[in-house]
Amino acid sequence: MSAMQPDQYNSEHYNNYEDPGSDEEAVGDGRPTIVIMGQKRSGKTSIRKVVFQKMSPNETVFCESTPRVMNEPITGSFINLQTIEFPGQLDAFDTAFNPKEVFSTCGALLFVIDAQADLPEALRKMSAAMIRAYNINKNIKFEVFVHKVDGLSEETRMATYRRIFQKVQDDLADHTLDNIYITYHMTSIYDHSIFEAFSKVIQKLVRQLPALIKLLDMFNTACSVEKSYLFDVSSKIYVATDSNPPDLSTYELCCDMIDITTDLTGIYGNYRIDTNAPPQDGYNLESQSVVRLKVNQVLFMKQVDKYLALIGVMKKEPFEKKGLIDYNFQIFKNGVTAVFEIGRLAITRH
Ligand SMILES: Nc1nc2c(ncn2[C@@H]2O[C@H](COP(=O)(O)OP(=O)(O)OP(=O)(O)O)[C@@H](O)[C@H]2O)c(=O)[nH]1
Repeated sequence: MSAMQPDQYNSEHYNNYEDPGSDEEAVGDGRPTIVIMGQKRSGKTSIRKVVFQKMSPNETVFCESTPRVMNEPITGSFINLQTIEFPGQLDAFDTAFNPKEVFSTCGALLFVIDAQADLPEALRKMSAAMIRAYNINKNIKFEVFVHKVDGLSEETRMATYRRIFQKVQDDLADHTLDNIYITYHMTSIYDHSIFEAFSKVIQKLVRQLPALIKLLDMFNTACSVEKSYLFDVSSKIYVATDSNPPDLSTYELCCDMIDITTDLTGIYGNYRIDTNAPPQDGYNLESQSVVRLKVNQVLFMKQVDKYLALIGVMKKEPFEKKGLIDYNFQIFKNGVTAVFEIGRLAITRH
């Protein structure tokens, strides 16, 4: 373990990075946009509600079919973007919806495919939509959620994925567009996969990602941390993780820790971290939680700002050097603040 140099995190190193809100992909009110498309009942509304509105997955069975285009900014969260959901029965390229404007300002096009339903019609529409969107804006990130995989065996999941991948590649090749890069995610609202997939979609829209990864790597090295994540606490989306290989079980542990902390805070604390209320007795911006695992590991969570928290996993022995960890964390926090220019928040709470 070692101490980091404060000037390692000088904002001058990172001033090439812009806030996502001032991204050139930003629209209207300045937020990057994710357009969500897919067949009727494929799960679009459920995904939005589970990830951004804390709806329990079981409650989504009562979601009514969406009758119109839903344009929703994400609030009470670090993530400053909006989602536009096109219900399955509507054609997003109908001139009435001004597709040129929608797709020229779209950061990511997210297509939800119900892996438990009939695929051919859904795939035909998806390829057609991707081609049309690409012709409007070549910078769109194309993301496919192969959704509702909870009901499928591992073998069926892989077979479904291969079928989807092959069909889309063939369709794109027919239009000599096989250079379009598409990312596929296996998702379900009944486990953490939906949060992980959404995290990866959002990370592609965060310009500061390389700087954040570097900050996390430096913090890990200085404190002997094995894996660390920068989480948007209210949505459980991780804005960045270090450059070590991703590990789903660690990510799930982190999500559980957020659930426990926010639940306890909601019940016993005066301060809810997803509101604009000033910090009070129960929970504040200096709050932290620590879980000592059965194995020789410690899981810790430290608040970076009103919305962001650092969660890390490390061995028990180096965790005893609290002074050094606190020192390095403060420098890390300053670095993140510099990257996002959120210093004002930190000042007002003193
Ligand atoms: N098994 C399973 N069911 C899901 C999942 N996600 C959504 N559902 C169910 O799928 C059904 C349809 O979900 P919606 O979110 O309403 O679908 P939608 O795509 O918004 O539908 P439209 O508004 O008609 O376009 C609901 O009963 C959900 O509970 C999932 O991951 N697994």
